[in-house]
Amino acid sequence: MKIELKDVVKNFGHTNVLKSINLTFETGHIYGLLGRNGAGKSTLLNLINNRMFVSDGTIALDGHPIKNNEQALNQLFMTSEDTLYPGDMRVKKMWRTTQDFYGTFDWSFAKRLARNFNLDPNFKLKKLSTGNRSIAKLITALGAPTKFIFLDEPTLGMDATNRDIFYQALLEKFGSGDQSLILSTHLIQEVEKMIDHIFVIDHGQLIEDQTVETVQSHAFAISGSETLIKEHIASSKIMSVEPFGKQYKVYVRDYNLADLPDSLHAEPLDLQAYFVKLTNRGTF
Ligand SMILES: Nc1ncnc2c1ncn2[C@@H]1O[C@H](COP(=O)(O)OP(=O)(O)OP(=O)(O)O)[C@@H](O)[C@H]1O
Repeated sequence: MKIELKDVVKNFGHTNVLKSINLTFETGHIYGLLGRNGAGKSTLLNLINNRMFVSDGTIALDGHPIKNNEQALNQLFMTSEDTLYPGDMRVKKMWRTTQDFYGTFDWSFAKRLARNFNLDPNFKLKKLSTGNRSIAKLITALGAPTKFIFLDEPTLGMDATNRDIFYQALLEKFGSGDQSLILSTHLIQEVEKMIDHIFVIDHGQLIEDQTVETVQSHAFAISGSETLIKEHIASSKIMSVEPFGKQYKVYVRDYNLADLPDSLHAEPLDLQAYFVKLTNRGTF
């Protein structure tokens, strides 16, 4: 099963927020949707989940447009900071409502997770702390039977221990099988080992669509003299430049390490460093 976005544009009045986005989500993956504040990530997720409508372009599940398509929407579950549930609703009622809407719900997984998080499902949402409300919504999402689960900044207010429990639960749920998780987060270091593919949105444009493995094996900090760097590193591969003592350090992407001359030194970049350099370009 796959979700395909073709030339998706979103404008709010005269402001263009998403510019011709083309991407595909397939089942069986954990995707990271990354981007700086205001880049357009939530807007993209809201469009896919029928919470907003595109200004142009199409979003389809296995070729069938998603807009107001109940069958397609039954395969998508999204949770975000916006609470669509009333404050008076108890956590277990939220699970029951999910079951009523989607047909089934993984009660045993949800109950086990609630115990791990020390969350009482009898509590009303409005009585929960910010972190525990995030946890309640997450458990609801992870219990949903849909093929695609979208989590927009899911760890809001959650402490480090609870985030750890959450990441373990994600691995258990999505480590195998044919569900897909689309995780929009700023905590890149924490999810780096979990996600297998990244999409990076920058100022409303998709600027990266790669497996994490490909990104990591082709992103480096290369240091050496300005002359040697200019001679050996194509400017199209350079994301950012920093003076480094009397030398220069350039951050490169899509670089084949076999092309590196002995006179230059390369260190691999982790995903967060890569993201920061990619979205905060320097000049050379
Ligand atoms: N309903 C709306 N009306 C007008 N502008 C909006 C609306 N929703 C979002 N925007 C604008 O669209 C842009 C993208 O916002 P969006 O929330 O999608 O970014 P984001 O990548 O999720 O950011 P963050 O990481 O800070 O949550 C922002 O400039 C925002 O102000």
